[in-house]
Amino acid sequence: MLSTLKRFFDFCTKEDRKKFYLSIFLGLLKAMIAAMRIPAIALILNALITNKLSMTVIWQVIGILLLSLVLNILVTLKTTMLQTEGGYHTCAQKRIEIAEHIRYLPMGYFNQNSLGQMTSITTTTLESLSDIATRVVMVTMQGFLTTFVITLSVLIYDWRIGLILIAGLLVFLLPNSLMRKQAGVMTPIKQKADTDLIDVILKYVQGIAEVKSFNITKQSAKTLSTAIFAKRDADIKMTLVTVPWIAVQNIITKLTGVAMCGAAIWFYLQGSMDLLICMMMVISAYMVYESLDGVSSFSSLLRAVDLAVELVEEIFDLQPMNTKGQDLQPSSSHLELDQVTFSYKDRPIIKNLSFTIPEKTRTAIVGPSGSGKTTLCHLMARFWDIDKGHIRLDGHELTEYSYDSLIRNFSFVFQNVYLFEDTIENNIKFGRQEASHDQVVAVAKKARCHDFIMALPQGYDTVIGEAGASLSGGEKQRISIARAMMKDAPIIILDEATANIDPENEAELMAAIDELTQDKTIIMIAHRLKTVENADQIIVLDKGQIVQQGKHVELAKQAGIYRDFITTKKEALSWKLAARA
Ligand SMILES: Nc1ncnc2c1ncn2[C@@H]1O[C@H](COP(=O)(O)OP(=O)(O)OP(=O)(O)O)[C@@H](O)[C@H]1O
Repeated sequence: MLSTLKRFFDFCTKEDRKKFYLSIFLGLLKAMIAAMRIPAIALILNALITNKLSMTVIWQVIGILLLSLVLNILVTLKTTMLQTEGGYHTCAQKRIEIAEHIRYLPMGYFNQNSLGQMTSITTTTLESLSDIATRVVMVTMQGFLTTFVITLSVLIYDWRIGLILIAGLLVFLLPNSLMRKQAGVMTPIKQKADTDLIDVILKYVQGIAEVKSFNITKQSAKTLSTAIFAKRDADIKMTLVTVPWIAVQNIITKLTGVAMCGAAIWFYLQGSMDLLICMMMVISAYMVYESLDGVSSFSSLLRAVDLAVELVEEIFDLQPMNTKGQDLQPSSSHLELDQVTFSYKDRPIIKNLSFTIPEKTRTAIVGPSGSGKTTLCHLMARFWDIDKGHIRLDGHELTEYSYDSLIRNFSFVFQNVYLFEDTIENNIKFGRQEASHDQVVAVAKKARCHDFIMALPQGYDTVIGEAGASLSGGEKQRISIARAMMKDAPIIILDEATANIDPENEAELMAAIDELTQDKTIIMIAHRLKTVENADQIIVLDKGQIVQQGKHVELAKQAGIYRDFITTKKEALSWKLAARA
């Protein structure tokens, strides 16, 4: 138990730890205040028995009980406030730290499983830590503190009853550790069930369009209901595992109380104990099991606190990419790849690849699906660290840059645009937080967004529906172009849209891209014939290697992947034209 408490306090921020320590101190005070009731009750009982009940005694007792009540209320209020503030503040802080920490993790962490896990930890786990854990830790601590104070006073008044109480406490702790062990086995199963359920729900909601269109509702519902029932079973088992032990502990506390009362009465009858002390022992016996009952029902949850802290710490243990670089300001956006090799786990994707991208030129990357085009673009902005070789920006290795100073140089326009559930203005300003409204409007005009934004009910203040659902694909793309323009980075990495967009949208999109890419270094995964024809260099990838490299005119003459690519594009273009005619 002590290790759990220590772990929890180490986990809290320094400022909150102070709050918890203060609340423990106040807990000790509260236990002493509670113990004030023992002499007060004994005083009045003694007066009754000895027939010496007077108004003075009554007022003395009322005074002690009132003082104990008022102090108890005040101390409880203060401790509750300290614990609540400490709990919620720690969790808010941890959420911010997690958000910051994951920025520096390699992209490999962000697969589907990590989404469920991350959501579960930042929501449910931290929520339970801020709320339940704080209470569990504090109630358990309070229970033990009160028991400690009572045991100490019992020992002072009569060591024999004190020893009975200590023996009872030792027996009480035995099932406590067994219960925590069994709960400890169930806790990871319950945590996994929580994470799985969140994961399945996220996938279900994210993929609802596919679920509907492929009519696989029942199949998805089956996965969902399996996760729901697994969580139900884990919750029930978790509770059932602790119930018998809590009952055993309740019996032990009650038996200890009975033994204390029996022994006190026996000593009194034998003449080795005063009636007053005997009555105080009886009252103490009652107070001990009152305070221990709280401990037994809450201490089974201590393992959950332990595991919750462990889960959050696991995120912080994830090794960020080497971020020891310096804040460098490159004077040119010249990129150089030198014998770059990269694998996803053990699967080689990019093999010994070298080429340069001079500043303010257009490089088109083409190649069959799965040849490594996206991976290559990600490597250039250090989304992943390479296994071998060098990537240099303005002559410096990417690893020489601090992550922030490196990423300042890149803007991305991906095919799958992610817009935040926020106003259109804020989505565009995501590229430069301090931009003014006029600057937002200016880039929106250049990115051909202004007209459709103004047609929306709240214009720039329109909140985009979840995952940008209220905008068309072309509109979302153009917002992402405006966002990239706002950032105004010297290197643009662009994954050209392959989707069949209508001619009007296509023209708007191309105009927006032309505005974005003026005077920049462009690296694009090209799908359109016109784009590759205009590129300064074309890199043709196949199975992670460069198989052709050069300008359109040279490559078009050679047999190979590039010529096949342009033939396919020309055919597609002629079908499109025929369809329009
Ligand atoms: N995060 C990842 N983890 C493991 N393997 C991955 C990951 N991302 C991509 N891959 C694999 O790496 C290979 C190259 O993928 P990549 O997306 O770079 O190819 P691409 O040429 O851009 O494909 P496409 O044209 O279809 O988008 C593929 O086989 C893909 O399955």
